[in-house]
Amino acid sequence: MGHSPTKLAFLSLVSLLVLGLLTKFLFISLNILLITLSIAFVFAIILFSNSSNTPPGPLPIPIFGNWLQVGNDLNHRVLASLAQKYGSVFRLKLGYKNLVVVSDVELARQVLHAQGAEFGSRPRNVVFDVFTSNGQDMVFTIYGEHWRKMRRIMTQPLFTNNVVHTYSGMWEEEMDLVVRDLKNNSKMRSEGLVIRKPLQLMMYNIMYRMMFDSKFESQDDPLYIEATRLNSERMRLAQSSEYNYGDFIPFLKPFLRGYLNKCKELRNERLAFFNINYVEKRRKIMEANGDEHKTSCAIDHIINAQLKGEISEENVLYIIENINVAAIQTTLRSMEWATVELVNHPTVQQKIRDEISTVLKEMKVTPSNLHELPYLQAVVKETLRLRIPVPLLVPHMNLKEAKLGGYTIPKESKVLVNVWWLGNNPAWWENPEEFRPERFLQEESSTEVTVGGNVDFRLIPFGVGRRSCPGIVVAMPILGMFIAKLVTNFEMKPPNGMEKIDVQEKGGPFSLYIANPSTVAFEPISV
Ligand code: HEM
Repeated sequence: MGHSPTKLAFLSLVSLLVLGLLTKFLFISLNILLITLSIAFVFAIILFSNSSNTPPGPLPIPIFGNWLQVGNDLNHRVLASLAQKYGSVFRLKLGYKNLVVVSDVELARQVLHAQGAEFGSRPRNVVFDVFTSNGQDMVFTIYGEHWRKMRRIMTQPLFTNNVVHTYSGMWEEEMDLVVRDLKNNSKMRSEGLVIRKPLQLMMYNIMYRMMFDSKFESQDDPLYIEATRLNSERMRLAQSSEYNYGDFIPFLKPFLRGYLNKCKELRNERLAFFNINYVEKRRKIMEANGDEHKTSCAIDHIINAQLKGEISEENVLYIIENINVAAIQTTLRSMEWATVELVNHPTVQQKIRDEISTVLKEMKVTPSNLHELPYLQAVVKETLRLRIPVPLLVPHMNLKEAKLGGYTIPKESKVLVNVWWLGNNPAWWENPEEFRPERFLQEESSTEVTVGGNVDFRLIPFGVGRRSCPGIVVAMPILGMFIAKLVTNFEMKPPNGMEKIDVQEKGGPFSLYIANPSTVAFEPISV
């Protein structure tokens, strides 16, 4: 079928006209779209930027904030270098969330002490909501009545000098078992062993004996294997950056369903493990003894508080969960760092030995004579300064809008205090990268590690004030006794063929630990 030239010309003209109109329409629509997007973008930037006098920081983009710029690994060193660029208080937007980072002594004093109540809450996220059943615990609950009650109930059985007095003999027993095992194995003298393993069992036993009057027989004890598996899986799931997208960008949260279900299953399994193996057993013992029952471990006190109606059964389990998270790994990491620094500094080992033998003669180191050993204490402080186990503290949060350093801190901001930088900033410390305990007998002789009173905010490994670590009461003497025990029994060395132990660190959101588990050789000292 053919078309006449007139018809063809007419059709072409119509097509051209339609095409022209369509292009124009598309062009106008595209322009409108571009203009709308630009306006939205400018508005978003104005909205996200410093219109309300929030602390300085990189310019955020809509939806993602600064997340794509700064990435997931916001460890203490990354945050210290951002502080050098943006100042001692700066803000990052992570999706819709505000993160405020504090890196100077005066501002740390404001957050932790002067405005301790305003900044005394904890932020949670989608995963921590699951692991704490929305704040049924103490460590991650907001600042308020529930927190106060939980902290009061935990204090008497766990965080007093009386506790130290009651349990220091048991701590020593557990330390002696490690010494005995190290001495009995001649391989330790040359090949050495991965020190984390026996120390972890020792710390578990110290804490489980304090909590439940119960201990694990060995690293092969099935209950020990299960406890460590559940705790490390909890740590892995909670501290992973895998779930950031659903936490920072609310409309992506539905995609986290699988991850959150895994967390729920683990939480239930873990709480059931504590309940069946420990709490129920203690309840039975308490019931059997009736009025004659002598409270012999922390959980008895806590069950009593529950029986009086002060807290729920669920709260009891969360107290146990908190101690598992807060007490064991922190102290263990400090022990491991201390051991490694001592191996790499044999003269420090010798100085501790000399001090102990001069001051105490034949007597043993105990919590009550530690104050007579300033050099040993300096070693503990130097370990906690250079190798601070919780370099950003546990995150703080302001429930309401607050002021800090002249800036407005939006309500419910996550506030991190970079205590690693406070203890390692070359402007405030002489050669901070050196492990030199002597600094605490020389230029830093008045600096103590404390959580209240006359605090030097450059050295606050346990935080300060309301949310500071109540475990300092037990952690400090345990560390002192542990170091004394090792150096008085062994000369600690790198394994054969090595000059020094690798001190490369790995920093996560909650912890700073030694990247490659250290192998240490132990040469017994003949007395
Ligand atoms: C070297 C060992 C330890 C270090 C470095 C350490 C450090 C810390 C830090 C930095 C905080 C948060 C402070 C803040 O956010 O301002 C904290 C909180 C806490 N620590 Fe420790 N800790 C250690 C050992 C322990 C031990 C042995 C226990 C228990 C026996 C314990 C129980 C707690 C609890 C329950 C909290 C939460 C306090 C609250 O939120 O009110 N810690 N710890």
